[in-house]
Amino acid sequence: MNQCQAAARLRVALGHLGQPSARAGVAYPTSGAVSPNSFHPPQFQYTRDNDVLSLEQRNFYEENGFLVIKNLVSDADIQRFRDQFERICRGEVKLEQMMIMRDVSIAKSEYIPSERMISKIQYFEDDKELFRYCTLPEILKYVECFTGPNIMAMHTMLINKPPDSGKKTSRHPLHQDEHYISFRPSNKIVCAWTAMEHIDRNNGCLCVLPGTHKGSLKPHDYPNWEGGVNLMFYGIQDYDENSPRVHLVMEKGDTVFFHPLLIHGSGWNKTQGYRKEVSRYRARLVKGQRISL
Ligand SMILES: CCCCCCCCCC(=O)SCCNC(=O)CCNC(=O)[C@H](O)C(C)(C)COP(=O)(O)OP(=O)(O)OC[C@H]1O[C@@H](n2cnc3c(N)ncnc32)[C@H](O)[C@@H]1OP(=O)(O)O
Ligand SMILES: Nc1ncnc2c1ncn2[C@@H]1O[C@H](COP(=O)(O)OP(=O)(O)OP(=O)(O)O)[C@@H](O)[C@H]1O
Ligand SMILES: O=C(O)CCC(=O)C(=O)O
Ligand SMILES: [Fe+2]
Ligand SMILES: [Mg+2]
Repeated sequence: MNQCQAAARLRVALGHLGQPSARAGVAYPTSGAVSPNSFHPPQFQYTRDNDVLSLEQRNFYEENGFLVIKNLVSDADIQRFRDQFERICRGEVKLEQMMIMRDVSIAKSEYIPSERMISKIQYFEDDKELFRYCTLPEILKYVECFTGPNIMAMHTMLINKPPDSGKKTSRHPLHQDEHYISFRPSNKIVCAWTAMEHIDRNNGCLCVLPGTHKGSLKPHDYPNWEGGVNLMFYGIQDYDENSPRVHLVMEKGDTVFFHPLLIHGSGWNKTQGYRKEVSRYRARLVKGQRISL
């Protein structure tokens, strides 16, 4: 697949859904006279009413735009995702729709099937083993807290962050996921991101700017990084170095749910290991696949 085809595929996959059809949040009063003094904004804008989240968790997401649930995905399931990833790396599994990405630092080197060559797999909806991630009841249970029922998976990916070559190209610039998608409404979309092993600042953990989900979509462009930037990895331009950042240290199976406007990225992998995470799971549809709860 050449670059243009890959880029076109990304656009098609992200662009085929319709425009907003539903409103998020708790309903405003719709009838009767409402005096300015009796009007209250909805208490919850970013989470739905059900009994899965505690009030504290709900308030945390409303305020910060992300929520970490510890130990959500079992070791056995993660082992299955890992085994399948390895089969894909060995070239034993090939799927038409799946897109494989290499880090820019090795993009021009000879292709030898191995985990060294694959930094990201996108669109694994046709892979039964990997797509199991999107159907795990424990994941769906939480996704529904943000999206409501009638859930659909979008833009699935498995990231295998490579050891950095020294040029810091393994960083993922700070961005908002909404830059990459054309469907809305924002408050009914969530990302689930599950650590497939211990992830901290050494191997390039997720870094978030809490509360930024309350802002709007910012202009994105390539960052001005000396060591190079991966194709199509855009970042926000007005990044304030002093804004408080939170580094999410996660154990295997821990899962973070975050809002598509939350500014986030990931640091460089200073270790020699390949840092793995499986993610994506948004409430929406990919190629007609609908997940029932
Ligand atoms: C509910 C849903 C919400 C969804 C939210 C989405 C959030 C998304 C968050 C993100 O992940 S942000 C990042 C999004 N961007 C991507 O995921 C990039 C995806 N990758 C690709 O599209 C392809 O891997 C890419 C176009 C970069 C290359 O694919 P190809 O199969 O064409 O690669 P190939 O090996 O044939 O190389 C073609 C050319 O590209 C170059 N290349 C390959 N990988 C590269 C790379 N990583 N960086 C720079 N150049 C690269 C390669 O050297 C070569 O250059 P030349 O034409 O000069 O020979
Ligand atoms: N100079 C920079 N400009 C813009 N974004 C940056 C810059 N440095 C890091 N980032 C981004 O900020 C986020 C957090 O980076 P973080 O500081 O954790 O890692 P790092 O700079 O890669 O490594 P280190 O732990 O050595 O600081 C990541 O998304 C990273 O891509
Ligand atoms: O894990 C990373 O490196 C960043 C992933 C990311 O930006 C995302 O999942 O939206
Ligand atoms: Fe992202
Ligand atoms: Mg830094």
